[in-house]
Amino acid sequence: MASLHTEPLITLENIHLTRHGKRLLDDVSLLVMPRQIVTLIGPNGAGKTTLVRVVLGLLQPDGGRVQRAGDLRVGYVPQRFVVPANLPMDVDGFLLLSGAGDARQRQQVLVDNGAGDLVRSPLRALSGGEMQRVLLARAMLRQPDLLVLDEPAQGLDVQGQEAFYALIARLRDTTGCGVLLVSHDLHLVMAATDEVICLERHVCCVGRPEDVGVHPEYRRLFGRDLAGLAVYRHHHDHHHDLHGNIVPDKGPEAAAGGQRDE
Ligand SMILES: Nc1ncnc2c1ncn2[C@@H]1O[C@H](COP(=O)(O)OP(=O)(O)OP(=O)(O)O)[C@@H](O)[C@H]1O
Repeated sequence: MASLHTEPLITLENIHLTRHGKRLLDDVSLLVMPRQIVTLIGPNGAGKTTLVRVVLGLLQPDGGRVQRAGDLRVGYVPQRFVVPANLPMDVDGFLLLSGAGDARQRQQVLVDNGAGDLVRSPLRALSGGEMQRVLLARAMLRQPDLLVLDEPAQGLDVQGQEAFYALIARLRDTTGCGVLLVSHDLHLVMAATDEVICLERHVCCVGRPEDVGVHPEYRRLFGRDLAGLAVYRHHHDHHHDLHGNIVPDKGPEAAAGGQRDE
């Protein structure tokens, strides 16, 4: 069933989060609309999973505002799912555990996710790529308005990752859900992504993938750039020194607390 929402599915404004004296999120804002694919990208320890946990309502921020659309249904695909060694369960039993859908719906959602032939496969026997499709099917069984995926294609080979991201885009097209995706690799998600947010505890840059891919902050964090246009949006009141430290800008816009486009 297609999502009926037209308003933002989730809005995060100026989120601050500190744990054990460590600032994990610093003034982070994001918004996901229906049918929009937003990709969070950033180096290890940048706070991507922390932000996802705020989106899922598992972590309460210390400051800022979280607003969810009414009756928002969220589907979640984790980085990976470790199957207990002696779990005598097939894929259909695993989907049954999620508590949604009858047998016909469970079969259909597997077909929709390119895993139609796995319904009777033992969970233990699945390859990494098959397991991720089953996890995606489990999330889609909830008919989510918002699909949240935390590095869902980690461990897949390049072709497997491309196919997986294409599948996510197809699910977005057919169901109208919004998607929040965590990824390490902008190259692979590029074709499927509407907006990229580059995170390093704070938002370093935000925009379309071809713009973020040539942004100096992206290149600093990832050491490379994407071929494409050199037009980017950079909502910053600071820059980073050669060691990556944050240095406040001293221009009139920064002094006035404004944002600037570079
Ligand atoms: N409860 C906590 N208390 C203190 N530090 C924490 C806590 N939870 C996470 N961290 C730290 O916050 C930082 C961000 O972690 P997070 O898992 O959000 O990063 P990430 O961007 O998802 O990284 P990765 O790409 O490696 O998965 C890490 O340095 C982590 O050790």
